[in-house]
Amino acid sequence: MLSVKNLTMEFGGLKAVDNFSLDIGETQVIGLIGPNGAGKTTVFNMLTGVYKPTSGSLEYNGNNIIGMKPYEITKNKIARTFQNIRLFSNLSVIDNVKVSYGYRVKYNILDSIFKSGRYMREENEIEKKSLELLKTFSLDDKAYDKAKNLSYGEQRRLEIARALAASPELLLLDEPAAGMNPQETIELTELIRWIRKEFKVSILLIEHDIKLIMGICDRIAVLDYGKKIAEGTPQEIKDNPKVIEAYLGEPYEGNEADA
Ligand SMILES: Nc1ncnc2c1ncn2[C@@H]1O[C@H](COP(=O)(O)OP(=O)(O)OP(=O)(O)O)[C@@H](O)[C@H]1O
Repeated sequence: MLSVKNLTMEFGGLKAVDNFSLDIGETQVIGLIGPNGAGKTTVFNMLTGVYKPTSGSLEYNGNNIIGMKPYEITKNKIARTFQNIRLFSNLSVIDNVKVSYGYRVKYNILDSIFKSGRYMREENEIEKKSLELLKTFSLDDKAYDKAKNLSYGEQRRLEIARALAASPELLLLDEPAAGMNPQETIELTELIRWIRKEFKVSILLIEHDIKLIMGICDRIAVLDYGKKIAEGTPQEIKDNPKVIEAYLGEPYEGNEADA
């Protein structure tokens, strides 16, 4: 589905990402981990058209996506969330989701100005679908509250719901557990498992919460100073001496099953 080859991003003299390669297949959950500043978010920014790579190739379902604008990438069914939540905080919860469905509407500007039958039908349909989606994220009772009035955990859930409204095949989650308490993190872990099953998406996940990553990923890629230093199953990663040295600090003793 996604094939990343020798991706490099230079800022001035700094190689933020250096010859990074990764393949993601259908409905896989892949973790991207590494110390602060290792280049993880820069990888996301290249995958989503925010940055144009200095070199390397990026193919999605066999098509080159380098040079595409972020909205074109979203139309190509890659959606993301951000490390720092980026909701429209003064819009209602449901409007945040409806904006994302907007990528797929068929009515044109005249339909919307004159509120044609087609416009009204599509609007009603989007409202219905948005409410259904919010229900699955237990946010339907807050649909008409302003997004900024949600709790932190709820805002993170809303960001994921909004990304899913764009109907992605590949979902990129940038530190979804950041700032969550342990209970919220457990619920998030379940939510990600459920999303994969229910929406049949592949997920690329940046996360510092090692327990979450180990418990949920099929494979994990480890970045250090922009270079991929390891890739493998959670078990392989936790036993890899390079990873232990660069990132984990000490061997991870947790049990995958209890994440
Ligand atoms: N737009 C930019 N201009 C210059 N340098 C940048 C830019 N974006 C990122 N960098 C640098 O690239 C390196 C990788 O940053 P990046 O944010 O991708 O790391 P990260 O692994 O996501 O870190 P964190 O875990 O802290 O979010 C850092 O040294 C960062 O300062």
